[in-house]
Amino acid sequence: GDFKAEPFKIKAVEPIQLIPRREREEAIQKVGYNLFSLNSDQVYIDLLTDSGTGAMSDRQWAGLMQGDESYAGSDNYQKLVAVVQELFDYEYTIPAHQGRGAEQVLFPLLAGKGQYGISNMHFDTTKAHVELAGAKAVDMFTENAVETGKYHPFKGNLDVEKAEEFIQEKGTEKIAFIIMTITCNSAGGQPVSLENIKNTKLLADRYDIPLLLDAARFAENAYFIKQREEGYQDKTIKTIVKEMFSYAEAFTLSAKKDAIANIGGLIGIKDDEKLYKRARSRSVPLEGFPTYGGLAGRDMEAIARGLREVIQLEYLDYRIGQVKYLGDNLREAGIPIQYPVGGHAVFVDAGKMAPHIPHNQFPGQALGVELYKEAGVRGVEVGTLLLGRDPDTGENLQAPLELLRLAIPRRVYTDNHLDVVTEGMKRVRDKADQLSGLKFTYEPEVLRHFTAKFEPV
Ligand SMILES: Cc1ncc(COP(=O)(O)O)c(/C=N/[C@@H](Cc2ccccc2)C(=O)O)c1O
Repeated sequence: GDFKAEPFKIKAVEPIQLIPRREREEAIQKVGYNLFSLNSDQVYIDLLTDSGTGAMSDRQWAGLMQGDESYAGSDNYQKLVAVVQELFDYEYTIPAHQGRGAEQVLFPLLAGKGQYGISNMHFDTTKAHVELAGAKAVDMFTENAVETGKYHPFKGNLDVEKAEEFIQEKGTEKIAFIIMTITCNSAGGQPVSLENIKNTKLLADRYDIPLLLDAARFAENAYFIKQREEGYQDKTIKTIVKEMFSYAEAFTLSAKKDAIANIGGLIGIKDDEKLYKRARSRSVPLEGFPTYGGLAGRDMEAIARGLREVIQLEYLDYRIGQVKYLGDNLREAGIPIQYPVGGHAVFVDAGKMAPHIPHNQFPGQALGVELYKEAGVRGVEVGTLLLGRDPDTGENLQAPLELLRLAIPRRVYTDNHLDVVTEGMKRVRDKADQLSGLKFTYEPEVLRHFTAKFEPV
């Protein structure tokens, strides 16, 4: 339409507050400079994650009252199966408690010791589950992903040539699967084009390798295809989504993102009944039972309804328009970001903003701590800290980009809140060259960024 206002009006609100600067400085120091360790009431504007933090609609809330808590065969489960069939044209659905729940059930059925998982970019928890299955996660992003200041419509693409060389080098029996992360979180929530998905499918078929989707932000990916890919401008989001999923044979999906639910995950299997039965039986010890997957019936209802809401064009126009609003304002202020912005967050190029901080002193984390001190805004590092260590050598892996992610929860904040973020980032920029890096005082063994402790270098 010709107006830009939110496609909703607000019915319930939750008070937020900005605690005094002194208290913010004490709080972050007390928790060892790990933003995850702050209490929510110490945070003014929380951009830690878009995962599970969205606002549900009144229809989703109404659905909670129709939770069928039958242990087996819940009506909400049937609704979930029906939505997956309708939107993705996948026969089988197994719910899980969240994305990681889906990964822990599916991946060990496809990947094993000494094998490789290939992806455009595995996000942290997906990489962890490929490794827990005994395999090695290998990222095959394109050069466009690392040139943050340079425009490219599909920075999330997989480098098909690079992947083919790798497959030939290792031999196809060593490749467990190719998993396409849509959108590509670690590259900056960047989309993958349908052409790239098709070419990846051709590669997978040539070597008889399963192609999976990590579909956490599938609707945002579809939106960018509609906006930017030749021949898709006049297609509906629903049509684009169906085509995207048609090239894969299974997906894992965190419902905490593009199902706009507070918890939940899904395994979708297109038509491989044998794989479905194996995953279904594995879900019993790991996720409880195949018709509830670690969730209450009411949660499955919220997910079923959210999946329908997220593909509405008015919603996506607003949602991605808001991310672009923040990105444009930061760029105008001369703050380097991954450009163009992704679908769920603005990723500040911390490596560019604080070039004096080496990658292993975590510039993204240093900027994130400063932004919290300046404005009570909580972001998250997506760089060397998040990437972790090489499972074989134990060496710190250097990330291709050192980013500070400012993730925008769905339907939660207004542009006024984002203006505070821009102002806070300007103050951080003005003192960026005085910032020091951080070093561990405590480093956990796996997914270290969630619970690590630091001190300034
Ligand atoms: C592409 C993709 N695939 C799978 C999952 C796992 O899904 P789940 O197990 O979390 O449901 C995720 C989770 N992404 C969260 C994780 C996170 C990171 C930092 C702070 C808080 C949370 C995020 O990006 O924010 C994902 O992005």
